[in-house]
Amino acid sequence: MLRMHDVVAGYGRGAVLQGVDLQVPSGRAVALLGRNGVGKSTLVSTIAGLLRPTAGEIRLDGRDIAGLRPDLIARAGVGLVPQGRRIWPSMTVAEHLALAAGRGRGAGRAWPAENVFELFPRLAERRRHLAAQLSGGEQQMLAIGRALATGPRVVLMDEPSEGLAPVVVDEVATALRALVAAGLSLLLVEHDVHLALGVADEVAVMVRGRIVHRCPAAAFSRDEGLRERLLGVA
Ligand SMILES: Nc1ncnc2c1ncn2[C@@H]1O[C@H](COP(=O)(O)OP(=O)(O)OP(=O)(O)O)[C@@H](O)[C@H]1O
Repeated sequence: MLRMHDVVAGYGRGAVLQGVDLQVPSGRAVALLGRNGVGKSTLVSTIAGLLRPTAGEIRLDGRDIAGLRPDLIARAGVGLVPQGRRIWPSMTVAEHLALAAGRGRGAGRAWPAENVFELFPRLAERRRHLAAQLSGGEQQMLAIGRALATGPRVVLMDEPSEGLAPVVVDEVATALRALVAAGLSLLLVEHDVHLALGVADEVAVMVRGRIVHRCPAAAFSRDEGLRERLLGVA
């Protein structure tokens, strides 16, 4: 279980996260939704250790990870699929996975390259290709595979559908559902509400740096008025 309590964080003056309470139960997927600029990516960066919280607690299975170095947070079992993928263009697919695995295993299940290739057969065909030669969808699959290779218990994904064709979004969604079914926990930041609701068990909605609403994904799917009020999309 990933549990945040009263977390405050930001950039220099002025906090973006204004006291965030959020839980991602083990083996569940939580979609973090909200309009542009409310602080979703800031929250992901704070959990992953790229930003230091100025107050509050972040615990993974009871262990306080708030403010640790990013590599130690990864080793504690937090995988990150960052916004924009951040893959390394001049490294091959296989090299990405080997490097991530070699950085020290996280506390979760191991994901050898062969398992990543089972999840994403298109990556298997391209294992010797440079990342720069991959399509956007393949790069996203690689970013997910790289996070898995670190052996996470929980994976944070920031906008995995960004810039992808609908058919590729469906492929990614299928893979994410398989990961959750295999016991992984997922925090999914996503503008594509259809994708988010198709993957997540629960929804958390952020408004101006706070979680203002939590509910089962199915309830959020049914409630058009709520989606319109909180996200501006029906
Ligand atoms: N590196 C940064 N330095 C200073 N301010 C930042 C930085 N990154 C984000 N911000 C500000 O923090 C606030 C929250 O941004 P954040 O990217 O977390 O929102 P978001 O909900 O992820 O938005 P989006 O959905 O557009 O990605 C915004 O006002 C943004 O301008």
